Parts: sequence; C-alpha cells; structure tokens
Amino acid sequence: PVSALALARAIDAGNLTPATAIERSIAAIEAHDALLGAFVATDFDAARAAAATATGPLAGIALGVKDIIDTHDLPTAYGSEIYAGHRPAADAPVVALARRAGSTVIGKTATTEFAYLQPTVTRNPVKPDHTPGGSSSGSAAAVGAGLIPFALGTQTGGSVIRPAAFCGIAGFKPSFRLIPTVGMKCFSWSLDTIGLFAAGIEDIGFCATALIGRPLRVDGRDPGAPRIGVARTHLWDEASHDMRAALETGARKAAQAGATVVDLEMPAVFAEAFAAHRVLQDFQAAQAFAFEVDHHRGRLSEILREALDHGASITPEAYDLARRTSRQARLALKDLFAEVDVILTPSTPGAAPEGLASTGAPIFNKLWTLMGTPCVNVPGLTGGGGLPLGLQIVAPFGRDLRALEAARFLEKALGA
Ligand SMILES: NC(=O)CC(=O)O
Repeated sequence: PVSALALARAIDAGNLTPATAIERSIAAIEAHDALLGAFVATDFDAARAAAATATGPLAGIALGVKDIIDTHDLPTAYGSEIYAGHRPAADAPVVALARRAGSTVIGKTATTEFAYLQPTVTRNPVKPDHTPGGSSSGSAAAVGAGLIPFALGTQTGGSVIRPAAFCGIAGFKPSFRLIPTVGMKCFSWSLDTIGLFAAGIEDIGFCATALIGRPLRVDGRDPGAPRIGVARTHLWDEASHDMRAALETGARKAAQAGATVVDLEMPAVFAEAFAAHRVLQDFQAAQAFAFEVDHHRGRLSEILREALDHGASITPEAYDLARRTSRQARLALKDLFAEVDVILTPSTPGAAPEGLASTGAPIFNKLWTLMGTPCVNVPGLTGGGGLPLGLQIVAPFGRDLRALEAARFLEKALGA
C-alpha cells in the first residue's frame, strides 16, 4: 500500500508535485483495476485538472469515495441498478471537506448493494480469488492494492473494519457522528458511520486530521504504553484458529513492548446489545428503504429483501427495547473501560473467505458500531495461506485520538 503521509512529506519537501502523485495513482488504476474491480466510476481528466491547482494538506493525495456517498461530478449508484447513472446535485459534506483539504477525488469505489451484504465484483488485492470484504469493498481493495493512498468508506455493521482487515490495511471507524453522514445513502440512522482507509495508522491519523480538523495525528509522538483489555467476547467460538492465535500474539507483543495487558470479561449486557444491533438496524432500514420497497422491490437482492421484511415485522415495542438495551450497554462501557485505556479484540472471525459469494461476517464489529465507539483495524499479521488478519482496537466514545495512539503502539509492536 502507498503511504499518504510519505506522499505528503515528499510534496511538502518539493520532491514531488501533486500532479505527479495523481498521475501515479491514475497509472496504477489503469494497470490493475481491470482485474481488481475496485472502481465503478472514474474521471481522470477531472482529477488531473483538480491536481494541477491542489493546495492544502492533502494536495496530491488521490481519494477513492465509496459509491454510497454522494458526489456532484461523478455518478452515484449506491451499488444498485435502481440508481444507475444517478447524479447528485451536490457533494456529501465529507467529500466537500476532503476536496477543501486538497485531496483529488480520483473515482468512486465499489460498494455492495446499498452497503449491505450482497457482494459487488471487487476482488481481494492479496489473493484475487478471495473476497476483499464489504461493504466498503472497493475502498479497501484500492488502498490495499496500492492504487490510491486514501479512501472513504462507511460502516453500519462491519463495513470498514472487516474489509480493512481482509485487505491488510489500516481502517478507522470514528466515534459515531464525528463525521457527518449527510449525503450518504441511509441504511440505519443510528448506526451509519463514515470511515477511512489508508496504508497504516499514521496515515489514518494524518488524513483524518486534514479531513475533519481535529488533532488526530500519531506520527512523531510517543504517548506511552496503553493499558489494554483483551476481549474475546461471547463470539470467541466463532473465531478461527488463526484469529485466536493472532489475538494472543497481539496481546503478547503489546505486553513485550511495555503495555499493561489484562483479560476482560464482557458482561451479558454486551451479548444482548449484539443481538439488539440487528433489531435496530433492520427496523430502521425497513423505513429508510420505504421508497425502494414500494417502487423497486423486484430490483432488490434477496438478502436485502429478507432484512427489510424482517425489519417491517419488528414491532415498535421490540425496537424500543433494543434501543434501551443499547443504552444499558453504553452505560456498562464506563465500567468496562474503568481499568483499561482500550480494548483489543478480533477485527473478523478469520482471514478473507474464498470466493466472492460472501463479504464475510461482521460479528466482531456490530457491537462496537452500535456502541458508537472509535474502532481501528491494525494490520500486520497473516494467517495460514498468507492472507491478512486484523486486530481491532476500541476506545471509549469520543476518545478517537486514544484509539489511534494505541493502534499505532500495537502496529509498532507487531513490527510495522
Ligand atoms: N453495512 C455493513 O456494515 C454491513 C457489513 O458489515 O457488511
């Protein structure tokens, strides 16, 4: 993968121009994307024109925008034929902010249908006969393949952390509502979160700082060793042998690097909140997609129709109970983080599944998306067969810098 921070430093030093940096990304996309299938729309002439006058911290940084997020100058189809050729009148605010910071939107990256579970055509950059994960498939694959240094994605279940893990790159799902979701096709208004993909943790911190103007950089800093709680969760039996070994390796190397590492028992309320995620998500999606169900039901995938029908069957009382359970779990987080700074837990059940029929399971992500806590995928480990395995760092709500600092600590402890 290409480091956004290294590119920005070369440009700042006058050793590279933004135009040349963008040409490199264009050449890489032209050379490799026919096989990878990471992009669904590009406009290289517009990208060249933007790069020629780019200024700001992200000048020369080619940005891939997940096609669930509106752009005014590129079609936005949300991964569905229903919206083929759809041209929003305006950029989503997150895209406008990225352009304002100097980045060049080089294309729209492939999303699964409406950012749910029906896969798109994108392949895994490490092993093309495996899935790159979803729903931010194109963004993770494009960064993982080194085509671009920075991409935007979204997460409602596990759609940033899981593909980042499968593609061997850094993924950041910030605290809920840190970045505006306006202009992103809504799936669930209580869960939808915009996230970032980049080569490593320092690149994420650099891009996030430039994008939203918060001090989130972790390069050139040493905040000290974090106190880490290892959470195997109630889903531990679903983790593969490789992922179990990876978590133990991450815990051991963090301790060797000076971190305090303890095992965390997750109270039952978190398993209840995990179950509540589906109720809340599907209930909201059934309403968010009322238009598509009423006008284009036959053009929805079976897996999405099932979720929307399930959502339509949920009573307001059951939905309200799910919200109460979520609130109880968020309150219980205070106790969980009493003795530790961050939580270490798997990013996925294992390595990227073979084939493109599934984007894998978001089971190690959904709880944290519901909690609204900042999550970071830390790359660096691999399983049998050489596929990447990601470890997830979770920090308390609003402690995004702490999440990134601990993620950088772990990334260094793993050898990067
Ligand atoms: N939208 C989502 O987050 C669903 C998934 O995890 O793939």
